[in-house]
Amino acid sequence: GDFTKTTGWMDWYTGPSRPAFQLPAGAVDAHCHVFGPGAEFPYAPERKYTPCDASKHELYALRDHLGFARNVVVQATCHGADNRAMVDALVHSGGKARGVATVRRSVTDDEIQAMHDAGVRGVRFNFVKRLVDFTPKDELLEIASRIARWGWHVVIYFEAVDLPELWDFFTALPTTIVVDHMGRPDVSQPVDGPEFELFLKFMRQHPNVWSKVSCPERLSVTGPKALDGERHAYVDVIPFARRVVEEFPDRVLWGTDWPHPNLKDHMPDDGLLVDFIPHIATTPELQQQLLVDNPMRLYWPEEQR
Ligand SMILES: O=C(O)/C=C(\C=C(/O)C(=O)O)C(=O)O
Repeated sequence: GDFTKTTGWMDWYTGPSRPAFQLPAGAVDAHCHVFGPGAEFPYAPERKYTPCDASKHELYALRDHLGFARNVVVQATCHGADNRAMVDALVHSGGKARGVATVRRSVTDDEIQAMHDAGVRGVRFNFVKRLVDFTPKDELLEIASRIARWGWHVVIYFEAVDLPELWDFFTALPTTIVVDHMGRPDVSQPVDGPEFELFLKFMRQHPNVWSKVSCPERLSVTGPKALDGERHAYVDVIPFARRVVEEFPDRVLWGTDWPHPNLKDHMPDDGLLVDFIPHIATTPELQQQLLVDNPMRLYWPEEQR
């Protein structure tokens, strides 16, 4: 719409296709966002981008259209530490959504408890410089120690080049850690090259570290290249995501990342993103772990069979 003219970002894809891949029963979209609506939930003054509105109603309609049963709604930087839009989405999900919040050291125990009661189960620490300003590590460690009392985990979003300098901080975190989008590897490098080897070492040496194998559209250099005639195959991302799924099958999650903020050159069809899953989780057992067992164990442990 005319929105893209104002900020240069693209609106999310209207009219996504229905996936050819049949999601397993109870599948969880473990990384998605709600944005505003800005009139009801204003965007944070300190934000580094202004997204188009993307409501809980549209998120849950997409969930049903794609065949997911549940969502994990992740606080995005455009809302800063104002978690109201995300919490509103949880309380209107009928128990089918959990959340990950952004908090500052000033957050009170009552505020954490209220978010827990709404379905929040983690906090997010963002280190991507184009998205956030620097937060002192002592503040983040203090937050991580506090939220551990509620059994929450820490979601981290960083770029692969920054992993060496963040290594000591990450390995000191006292909680389960979930890495967004495999730590954004440079997929033009060899999958067995030093950069990705460091990320795999991070997961190998620290069994509390999980990873989302999502966002091929953000990582791909080749773009949505056709693979056997399929669009959105992002062939250069497949070796990286497969490696993580096959080496750590019980510590991986997947998400659409709808509504896909900050994409400039193409907007993925969410139905085709779902069809990418069998390329990275190549057996029904791996798909069950990635899409159902792992997210249920982390976000709905009380419902574990
Ligand atoms: O949605 C994502 O996970 C990726 C991005 C944005 C955010 O996570 C955010 O603003 O919180 C990005 O790479 O721009």
